[in-house]
Amino acid sequence: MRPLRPVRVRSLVIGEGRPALIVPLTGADEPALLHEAQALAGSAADLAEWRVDHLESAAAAGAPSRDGSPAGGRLAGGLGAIVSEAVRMAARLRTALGEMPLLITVRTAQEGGQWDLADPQYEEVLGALIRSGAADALDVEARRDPGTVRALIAQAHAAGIPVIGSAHDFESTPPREELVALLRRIQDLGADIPKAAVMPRGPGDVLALLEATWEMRSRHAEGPIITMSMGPLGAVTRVSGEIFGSAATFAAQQSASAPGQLPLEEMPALLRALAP
Ligand SMILES: O=C1C[C@@](O)(C(=O)O)C[C@@H](O)[C@@H]1O
Repeated sequence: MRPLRPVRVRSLVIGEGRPALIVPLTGADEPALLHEAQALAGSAADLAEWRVDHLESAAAAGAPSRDGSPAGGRLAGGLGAIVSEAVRMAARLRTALGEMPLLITVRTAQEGGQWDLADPQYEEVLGALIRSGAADALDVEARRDPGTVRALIAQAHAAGIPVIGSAHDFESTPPREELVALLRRIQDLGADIPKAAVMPRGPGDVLALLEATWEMRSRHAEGPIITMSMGPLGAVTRVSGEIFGSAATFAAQQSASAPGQLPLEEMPALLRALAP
């Protein structure tokens, strides 16, 4: 296989050997999040992903929800409170996780998450999280305005934080060539790890995702990539990364953050059994 430039996240190296096991933390408040973080100690997880948009204390402070008012509508005076709540919680999690690396993700409604943030608000929240020093890696939604995406990647890199550039389609799976073009575009924007999560409508869509993954991995990728086909039909793509070229996989500990994630405790045996 073509050698790629691996990505180091704290002491974890992504892009070599077994796909990294990423576990989302989706607690709605501090006790729930700290409980989830503590449960990761001694588990098979390699990386914790904090889904900031599940934080209800920040939502109560004014983050517009996906079924609430449009971005900006209820934010007057609220964004500062969201930011300080998110930064405070990030520091608590960083400490609770010990040596386990922390990926920070603010997933917005356009990409299947809980908050509805326009580009300037998104940039402000992520900028504060970068400056907090708590993130070992950062997720940036790659389909936002390219200026916003590039600015956030530059800020993260200046702080020594690698970026996962992500794109989601919860309705369907684009054709193989579109998926490859999407992953290449995310790479060209400067993300260290391009990521695509798409929904299959049949087995052919799962094959399209796997073919796109292998084409990207074998012909275009400069570093690791992450792909998955969601839902029960796509679960096979969450355990076959070492064969087709996806360098990490998301697994559920207490609750799944996307359809089709398999239980964390089953993943090591599955990955071992399928290792080429
Ligand atoms: O982008 C992703 C991938 C994901 O959507 C999945 O399908 O496993 C889960 C999310 O938590 C994460 O941010």
